[in-house]
Amino acid sequence: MSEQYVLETRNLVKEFKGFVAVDDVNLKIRKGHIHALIGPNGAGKTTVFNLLTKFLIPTRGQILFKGKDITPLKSAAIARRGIVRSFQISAVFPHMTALENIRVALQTAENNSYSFWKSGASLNKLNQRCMELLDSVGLAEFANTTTVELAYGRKRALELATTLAMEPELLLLDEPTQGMGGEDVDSVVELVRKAAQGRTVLMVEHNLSVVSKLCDRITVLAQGAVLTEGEYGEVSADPRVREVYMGTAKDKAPAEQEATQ
Ligand SMILES: Nc1ncnc2c1ncn2[C@@H]1O[C@H](COP(=O)(O)OP(=O)(O)OP(=O)(O)O)[C@@H](O)[C@H]1O
Repeated sequence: MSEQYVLETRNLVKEFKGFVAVDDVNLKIRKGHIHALIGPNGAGKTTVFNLLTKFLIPTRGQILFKGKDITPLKSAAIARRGIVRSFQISAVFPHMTALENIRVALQTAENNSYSFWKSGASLNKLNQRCMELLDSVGLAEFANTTTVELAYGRKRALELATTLAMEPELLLLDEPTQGMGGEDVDSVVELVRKAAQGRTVLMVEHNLSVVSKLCDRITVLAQGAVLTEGEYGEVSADPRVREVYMGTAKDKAPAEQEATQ
């Protein structure tokens, strides 16, 4: 096992009543990389994410984090080890302010009750860290805004900040630009780039322009199995990749997406 891989899966399989949703998947995610998992609808991307975070139990195979077998661990233990997932699953409370949401996330990360922060000095420290996290996602001026009043893109930035409060070593991003248009997509690209500093990111993303801008390495899934892996240029030029993307509305083939951007 090489130290250069933060995460590896070995012959990972997930079957649902005999239907093979994830078929012998071997992933190798290099430390410090932004790695994309792409593929047409139903390829198995979400199922792989659910296996990695143990929302689902693998039928067979192994998951290794920094060389250690984490296959038997439960979700909470995996998060404590440093694998944290954001987006798609809303991690924010709509009727709290942005700052309060971050505070809850920090307290959860500390696995502690309010008592930990009870003294004046530690409360100040907590508030300072909240503001740093808000600032890191461009939300400092919205600290006292109720979350429900934030625009969609800002809610997602807040979600990312609550995830960063957990200090992930491996950040799993589930379709970070889903449901967004032009400007919001550009700001998410910048946010992810910033959030990726000093850590490793694995992301499922349908927008291939985003993938081309952000990702060091791409794994293409089709029908549950790895079709190919490589840098964006190699993968997007692969006729097999173009073929699996054909005929799906949501996932235009890489060349088509480029042409429309
Ligand atoms: N709980 C389940 N029970 C039965 N089949 C499932 C279950 N979850 C997923 N599947 C099937 O597994 C396959 C892979 O689904 P998955 O959601 O992982 O694909 P995906 O690549 O994330 O697709 P999308 O891009 O549309 O989100 C699909 O055929 C899906 O119907």
